[in-house]
Amino acid sequence: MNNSIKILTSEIICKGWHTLKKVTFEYLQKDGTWQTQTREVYDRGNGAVILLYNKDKKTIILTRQFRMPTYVNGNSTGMMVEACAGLLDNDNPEDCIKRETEEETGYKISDVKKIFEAYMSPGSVTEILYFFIAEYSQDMKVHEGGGVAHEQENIEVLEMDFNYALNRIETGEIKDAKTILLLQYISLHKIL
Ligand SMILES: Nc1nc2c(ncn2[C@@H]2O[C@H](COP(=O)(O)OP(=O)(O)O[C@H]3O[C@H](CO)[C@@H](O)[C@H](O)[C@@H]3O)[C@@H](O)[C@H]2O)c(=O)[nH]1
Ligand SMILES: [Mg+2]
Repeated sequence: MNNSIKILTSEIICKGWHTLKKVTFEYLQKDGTWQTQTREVYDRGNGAVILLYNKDKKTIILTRQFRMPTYVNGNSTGMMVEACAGLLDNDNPEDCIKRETEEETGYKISDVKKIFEAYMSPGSVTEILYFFIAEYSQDMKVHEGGGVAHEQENIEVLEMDFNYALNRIETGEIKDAKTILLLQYISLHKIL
């Protein structure tokens, strides 16, 4: 609750796959006067993301998939290397990330560790993202992964040397914020 904010109206301006709203509100300024402002707010739900790592091999599991919003903004192939992630739908973050891990990577995991949560684009997108890490091993592989066919996900699963992946941030080949945060967390905490 913020007593300096009074929401006046919240109007849906586009209801497509997700919802774009226009929120009009009053904002109490330092001089005591109220100023009316309007902000567009894109609500696509919340999400969860995970970095799978293997201590013996010093490897991690990433995915590669086409992301249209990047294609229309300078990513010439539209392909993105990302940690496995998904939208919560009606699940809690932990159940969501276990389900997404199995769907997208083919690994069935039971122990995950939540490390933090973050708003990914707070000026325009409501989404909060829950971050997890988990160890993986070959015996947890139950299928090839790739995502759900009817959702047209076409996800490629990559097993990558951790130091190689860290270096891909510097070269610009890994450009996804959630993935960069996770790789840096593993490095900072000397997990691999
Ligand atoms: N038809 C259609 N499908 C869509 C649309 N927008 C998204 N989808 C599809 O809906 C599915 C959602 O898959 P998830 O695995 O649940 O989500 P995600 O897209 O991987 O989300 C993750 O990455 C996002 C981008 O970094 C994150 O924003 C999100 O929190 C999460 O981490 C994907 O197949 C995606 O292509 C749309 O406008 N139309
Ligand atoms: Mg996904």
